[in-house]
Amino acid sequence: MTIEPRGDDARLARHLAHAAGLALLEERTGTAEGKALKDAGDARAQAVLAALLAEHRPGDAVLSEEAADSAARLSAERVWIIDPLDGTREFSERPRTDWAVHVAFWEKGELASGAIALPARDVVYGTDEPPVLPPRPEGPIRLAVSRSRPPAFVTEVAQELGAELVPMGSAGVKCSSVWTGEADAYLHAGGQFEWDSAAPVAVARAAGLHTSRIDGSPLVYNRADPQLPDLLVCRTEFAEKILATVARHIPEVIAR
Ligand SMILES: Nc1ncnc2c1ncn2[C@@H]1O[C@H](COP(=O)(O)O)[C@@H](OP(=O)(O)O)[C@H]1O
Ligand SMILES: [Mg+2]
Repeated sequence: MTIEPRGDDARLARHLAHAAGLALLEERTGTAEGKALKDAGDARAQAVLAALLAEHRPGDAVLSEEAADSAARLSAERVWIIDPLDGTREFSERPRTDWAVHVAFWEKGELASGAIALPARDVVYGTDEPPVLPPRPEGPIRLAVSRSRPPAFVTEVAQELGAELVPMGSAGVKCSSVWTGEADAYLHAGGQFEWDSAAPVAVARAAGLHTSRIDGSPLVYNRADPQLPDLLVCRTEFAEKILATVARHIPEVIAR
């Protein structure tokens, strides 16, 4: 793929996510296990993304899970927000496929574009070609939730909604499950960072999904403190109902 040095940031996001994903697939064919494999994956994907950003967008700032933060991004107009390997735990559990590479591009206050690769599923989703939502089958709401640490409040909200929980790893994979139609919503609280949701939220918005904090307020990126502890991504027809149910639990979420 030829990438112009300036211009199409959305295409570049796709290219970067794809390239880091290929490197991760190769890394996973080695003999490393457990923490060694997680660390090798984090480092390898970070190196690929950092090198490509330095080559194609040398003037842009970067916020990455795997690199030191710099205050320079707070006054920058162009910032890449990247999670080189989201779902690190699942990446280390061969042959699981629920792990992702997140590449978001933020410009002048807003997420402008982004892409997420699911390398073990051989797919890249991006704002350049937004996913098309499939029709929804009849049945209860299906809530995507962390498989390893589902927040207690999500389980309680699911009971009130009469919803089914669909456990899986990676924030990006959970968001993608909403636009592929495997789930209707991804609800999370209790801790996360901007890189966990920036690229998936950019793609979710492009696909026409609802995206917000769990109190309904906007998700804001490139803040001084990169913690962004909760979010709701869902089909728009469920947003009001889910937010109203969540609202009854927000005092206990804040207390935890
Ligand atoms: N309570 C919490 N605090 C900080 N990060 C959290 C978190 N819960 C989930 N995350 C992060 O969100 C991503 C998805 O988690 P999960 O698969 O459990 O839903 C993971 O990113 P990484 O794999 O990049 O570390 C994980 O670290
Ligand atoms: Mg992450």
